[in-house]
Amino acid sequence: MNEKAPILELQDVRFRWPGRVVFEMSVPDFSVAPGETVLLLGESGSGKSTLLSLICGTVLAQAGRVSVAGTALDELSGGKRDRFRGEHVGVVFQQFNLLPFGSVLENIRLPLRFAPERRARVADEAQEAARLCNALGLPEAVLGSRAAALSVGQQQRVAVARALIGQPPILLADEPTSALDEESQSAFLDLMFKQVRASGATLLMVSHDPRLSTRFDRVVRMSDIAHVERQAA
Ligand SMILES: Nc1ncnc2c1ncn2[C@@H]1O[C@H](COP(=O)(O)OP(=O)(O)OP(=O)(O)O)[C@@H](O)[C@H]1O
Repeated sequence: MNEKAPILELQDVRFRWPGRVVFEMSVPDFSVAPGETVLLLGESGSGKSTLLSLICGTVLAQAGRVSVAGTALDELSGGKRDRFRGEHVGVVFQQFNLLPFGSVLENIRLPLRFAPERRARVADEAQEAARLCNALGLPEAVLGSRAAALSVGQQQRVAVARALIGQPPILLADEPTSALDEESQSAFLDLMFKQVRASGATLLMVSHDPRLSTRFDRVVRMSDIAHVERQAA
């Protein structure tokens, strides 16, 4: 960790999913420095995606503090939190969350619609979408295709291009290479890291695959930062 103030910080956080099987997670102290690349490892069900949801502000902790770029998320209203996320965080969801009937170009441009500062960093949206496609190994010709018409591996690349457009300072990625074979996984990570390093973004990536560790500044295991309890409700 360097000396700069953390860009992501969780302190004394407690979060509980309600349901048939209650899942409760506590995170006493976890932070990420600006520009750091961190791999978050953990077995299935250990709460990795839940932790990313807390950092996104799509769910709120019942106790403790989640700060992103110096802002405590619980101090923002729901609408402000959504706009704040749009400006500061690019997210690659595990299920991609693409608009299936939208074109690839529409999908990649989508976050800019709700984030004026991010939009201001892009001179020409179509040109930047094409550049990202190229950089991520997608043929430019797919820009006009419906997202649902693409292969799963291609959709994953579109999801990453959408997260990167407008250079958000934070990139959260939930298993972004799960749909790729080992060879394309490696090439794809090379490209993603190149983009992240070029923009100076902070990357927090979730995986269950320890073989990816060497690429990151720091590797964190869920069991090192979080205590999890599961019980029948
Ligand atoms: N939307 C939800 N509603 C209720 N409970 C949920 C929800 N999402 C996750 N959970 C609970 O949280 C637990 C942890 O899930 P989470 O997806 O965070 O783990 P994970 O480490 O990301 O797993 P995986 O590697 O399989 O994606 C689940 O077992 C489930 O009980």
